[in-house]
Amino acid sequence: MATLLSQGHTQARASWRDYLELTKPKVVVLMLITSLVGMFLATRAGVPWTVLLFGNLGIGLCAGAAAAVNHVVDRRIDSIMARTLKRPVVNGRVSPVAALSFAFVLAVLGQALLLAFTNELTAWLTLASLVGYAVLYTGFLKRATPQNIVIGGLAGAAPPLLGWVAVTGHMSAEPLLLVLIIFAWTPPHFWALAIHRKEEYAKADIPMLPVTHGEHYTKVHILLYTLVMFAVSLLPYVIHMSGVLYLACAVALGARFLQWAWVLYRDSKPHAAIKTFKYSIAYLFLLFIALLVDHYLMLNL
Ligand code: HEM
Ligand SMILES: CC(C)=CCC/C(C)=C/CC/C(C)=C/COP(=O)(O)OP(=O)(O)O
Repeated sequence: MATLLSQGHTQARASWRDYLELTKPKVVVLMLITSLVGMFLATRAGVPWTVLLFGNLGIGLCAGAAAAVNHVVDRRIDSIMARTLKRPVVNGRVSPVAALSFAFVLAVLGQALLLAFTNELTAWLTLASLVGYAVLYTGFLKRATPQNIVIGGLAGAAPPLLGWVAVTGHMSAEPLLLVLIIFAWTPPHFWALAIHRKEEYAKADIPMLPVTHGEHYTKVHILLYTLVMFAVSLLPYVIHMSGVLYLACAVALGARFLQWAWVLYRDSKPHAAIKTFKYSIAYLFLLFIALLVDHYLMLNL
């Protein structure tokens, strides 16, 4: 039934909420916070308001476009998993053609804004992230290998670099460090959820790590990636990009993440997997806020 509906049998008229859902708005908002911080950290002077507004809008529209393509390409898988069963393309409220047209409009608008208000490098890097997530991860990696999210994670980790380059016009070590933090954060973020939803991924025949290698193996890797993430998160202080306030926050937030990864590994609390996943989101948000606050404190010292 779900497949029938997704092939164009519209169940009810789509509302703007269905189109908003296609863009994975909560994920994109957190990405925009990281790109915003990338922008602010790129300069000691103020960020031009045009770059702040239209740069982030451009990045957000392109990320939303990639998410909408994901909804179309994954509609069969999404119809099998309880978590994604009610998505607008699965339940037929938005047809695949309408969703793809929507994605196309968002991507063109986003690229136009980036070209008009930032620079060519930002537009190219954002396009590469869009293709990386919508085509490489969604079209191939997700179904091909349990390392899917490690490789595909690069696209989602890009926003701080996009923000930085939007301001400066060139790449440098500092934003790549921010990308590296998110890159190392992605496996614990996602595999914790994948443990919680293991049966659903198995039912949909998606080779996520807990399905192919078991829960224990996944928990060991969550712990290892969290350790790497913890170490990488200290580097902004080590290279004098951030100060003591950031260091204190990175240590405290990272220690808590390690604690969750340990609890998950030892299975010592109920619902540890979903709680670790939820904490991962709070962690990334707070870490980037710490980077920002620290940046302005250092400037005013
Ligand atoms: C390849 C990389 C990534 C994968 C595979 C992934 C996977 C997921 C999945 C499957 C969910 C859905 C959870 C649910 O609906 O219950 C989710 C939620 C979320 N992800 Fe990620 N994620 C990735 C990267 C990122 C990045 C880079 C960010 C932000 C910088 C992010 C932020 C979020 C947020 C905020 C949520 C919660 C959304 C909500 O509550 O609706 N994710 N992630
Ligand atoms: C231009 C730019 C910055 C692009 C980034 C695009 C983007 C929105 C990446 C999101 C990462 C994410 C939520 C992956 C989960 O996909 P999934 O298919 O495994 O999860 P699902 O089952 O919830 O659909």
